[in-house]
Amino acid sequence: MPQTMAAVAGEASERLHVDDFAAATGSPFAPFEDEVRSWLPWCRSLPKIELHAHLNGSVRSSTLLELAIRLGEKGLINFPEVEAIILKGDRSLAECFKLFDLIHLLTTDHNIITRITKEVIEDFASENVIYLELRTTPKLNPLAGMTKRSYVEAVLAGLKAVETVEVISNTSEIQQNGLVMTRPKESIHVRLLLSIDRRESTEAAMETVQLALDMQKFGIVGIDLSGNPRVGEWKTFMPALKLAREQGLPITLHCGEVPNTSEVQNMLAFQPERIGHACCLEEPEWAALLQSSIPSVYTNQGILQFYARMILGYLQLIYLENMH
Ligand SMILES: CNc1ncnc2c1ncn2[C@@H]1O[C@H](COP(=O)(O)O)[C@@H](O)[C@H]1O
Repeated sequence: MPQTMAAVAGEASERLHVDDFAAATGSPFAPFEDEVRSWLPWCRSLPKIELHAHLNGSVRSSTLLELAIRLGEKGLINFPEVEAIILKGDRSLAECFKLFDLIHLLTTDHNIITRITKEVIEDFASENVIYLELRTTPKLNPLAGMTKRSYVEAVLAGLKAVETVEVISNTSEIQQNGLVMTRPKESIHVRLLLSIDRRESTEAAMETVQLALDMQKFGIVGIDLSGNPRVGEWKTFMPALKLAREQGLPITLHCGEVPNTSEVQNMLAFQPERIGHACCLEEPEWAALLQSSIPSVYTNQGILQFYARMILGYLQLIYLENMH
């Protein structure tokens, strides 16, 4: 029996989803390249909702290469080695986290954070994403005079710097009108979440939640727990997540990205507003998830995210049309 794309996607659960399937040559998706390529114009034209984008995980390769060339010229990195890592198409989960560390070396100052934010939003808008939840981990970099707060301010400056579309990011709009989805043409709704990295201590996680609370008025709408799923323990982040919950900040958790039954159980019991990934859940945890009201965003199994985005995009379109 021929392998279906869904089966291939399942087998590829330890691999990062690639936006451009053409780039997946050599991956399990390669046999379907022509089929997928033929769908792309249609997929691009659909209005879409992106609920799971990481800022530094969405940087243009061309920007990364440009930044790497600069560091290479200063003798701070070996450019050919870094270039090969950036351009590699199909990555294991471990390789993804090595890449993130590398990206973080390249995106260290305020201007670069502002630039990548602007570019990421413009890129999503160019693919007709009309609602984007963008998350990022506030970072300290004393060498660049960067505090967690100034990092977030640089991200907010990126929202203002967007040129190709109108960015709608005022949270009061949601509070006043419920789920407001009216939008001028050529615009994108952007909501920002602050991420706690699983490498962080309880104190650092608390600091991120406090920052999110302080910056709610500037458009921060929630807290995300992400980072290498093989690092860190649930109990480390609990105090910060509880604080966020007590203060009414919505929470999304990366959950079950690798097998870890006790953590998945703890996360589901916490009843976050959303979970992401959920690709390594045992039957009882699946049953618990399905019985709960927690919406899930599947991202490790790229194909599921692909379908989910399309379906949501359709619903969104119908909703928009009915509003007018
Ligand atoms: C592959 N699946 C994933 N699982 C878990 N965490 C992920 C992730 N993809 C990205 N991140 C998290 O997002 C950071 C990069 O964006 P920011 O620096 O925050 O903007 C990564 O360092 C990691 O902590």
